[in-house]
Amino acid sequence: RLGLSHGKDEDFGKWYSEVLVNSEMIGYYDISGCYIIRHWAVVIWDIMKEFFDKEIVEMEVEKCMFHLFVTSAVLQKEKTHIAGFEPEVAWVTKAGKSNLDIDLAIRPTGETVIYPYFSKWIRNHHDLPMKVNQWCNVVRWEFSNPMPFIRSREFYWQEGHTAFATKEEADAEVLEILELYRQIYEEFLAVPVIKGKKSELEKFAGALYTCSIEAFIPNTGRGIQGATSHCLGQNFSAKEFFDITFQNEKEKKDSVWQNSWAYRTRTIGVMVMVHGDDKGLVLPPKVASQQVIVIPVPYKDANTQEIFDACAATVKTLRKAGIRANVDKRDYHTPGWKYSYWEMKGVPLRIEIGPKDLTNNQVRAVRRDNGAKMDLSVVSLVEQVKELLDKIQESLFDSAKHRQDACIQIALRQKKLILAPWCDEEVEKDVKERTKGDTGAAKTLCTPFDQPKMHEGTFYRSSLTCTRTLKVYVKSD
Ligand SMILES: O=C1CCCN[C@@H]1CCCn1cnc2cc(F)c(Cl)cc2c1=O
Ligand SMILES: [Mg+2]
Repeated sequence: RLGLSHGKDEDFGKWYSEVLVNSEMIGYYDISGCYIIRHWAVVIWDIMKEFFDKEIVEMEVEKCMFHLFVTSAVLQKEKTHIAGFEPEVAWVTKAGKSNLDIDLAIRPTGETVIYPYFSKWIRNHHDLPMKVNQWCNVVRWEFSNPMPFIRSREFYWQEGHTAFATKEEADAEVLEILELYRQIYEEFLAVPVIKGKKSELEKFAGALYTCSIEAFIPNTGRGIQGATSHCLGQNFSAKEFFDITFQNEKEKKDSVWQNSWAYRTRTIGVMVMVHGDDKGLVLPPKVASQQVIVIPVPYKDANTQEIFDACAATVKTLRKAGIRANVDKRDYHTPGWKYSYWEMKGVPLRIEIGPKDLTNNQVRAVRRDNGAKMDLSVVSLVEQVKELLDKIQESLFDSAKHRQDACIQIALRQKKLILAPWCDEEVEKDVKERTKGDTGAAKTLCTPFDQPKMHEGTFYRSSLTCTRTLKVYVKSD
């Protein structure tokens, strides 16, 4: 049976997992938090990887494949930075029936695996900058509720680790990589993102500062971290940590300045959540494994062979022009069934060819994003299809941007009375501090006696716990 049993706005969680299964992107496994990533999603990952890998190769980032395991001793080396992460570390303690003489952690991230070698390989400034990247899987045994792509116990990512002689070089690279992440989201996945710098509390503890791109999921009204680019400063290269030093030009010994940056398969989940609808997946053409699906629509026995030939010729022409096209000639499904099937798979453009189309030397095109139908002349088919695919890519981004902007409340200086969850004095002071100035500061007035019901699942995405009371802020101009 095709079709979803949950609407996107009716039960988002169930809708999401059903779309992933019905569009054949994910297979469920019998280990909680572990998923099978299937062809339809791997192709998306590969298209993004091809772009990103080419860009970092041009930045002279070298490739590497470090080992999966790390000893407890080495893991403990950065115990200050990984404080709080211990519960997530998965361990190998046995091989066959016998215990290992030392337990081995499965890498949750690459720092402790890679940096001992940075320390060995970097001797003087000729060895700098040293930049490596690996495409790999990592394991973090998270306990919060797992969700395919968004939060899984094993995930795939790229992790870049770089070392420079100066802070300036590191600072520059942090932003260069952040721009690539923006392109991944906005130009490939058609998902708008906000670039920014994390607060001291939200950043990675081991970083000097963390920059990130944040996406927005309209259905949950929550932000989600899309990718991170950290400047580690000299936190990891310091003597008491990994002791990564180099002899600079003045023969003085100095610690290197490091960055680390990553994006992961979570990107795919964000794209599904933002663009999907009640018919299933909606793929942005740039990352669609199939951009066009051609469906033969024979009518009774009217020139069926001619129709199949026309479909084959259409696919050939489109492929020759670099468009990823296919024909669904399965004779054990009706055209109507095929329409729903490929809509569920999220193919951006469907082309139908029936007897009438043959006579008029045209094809019927249907857009997946808005359902618009139009007849395209066979003569200039490639140009029209290319134009349509670009228009679909653009309108997916625009509609997501519009939804996101509509949810951003610039709450201050709008002569507004703001009812916000209460954090604590520190935040209260901070808000007052940051909004003081000519057009008046926002200050808390009171905790209203009649408390509005905090709707289910609302919680403050802040690092500070919030009490239930609300304070009313007022604009004072
Ligand atoms: O985000 C990135 C970019 C790519 C390389 N890594 C950094 C920081 C990763 C933070 N982080 C994140 N999660 C972790 C989980 C763990 F179990 C342990 Cl031991 C450590 C960490 C941890 O350091
Ligand atoms: Mg985590």
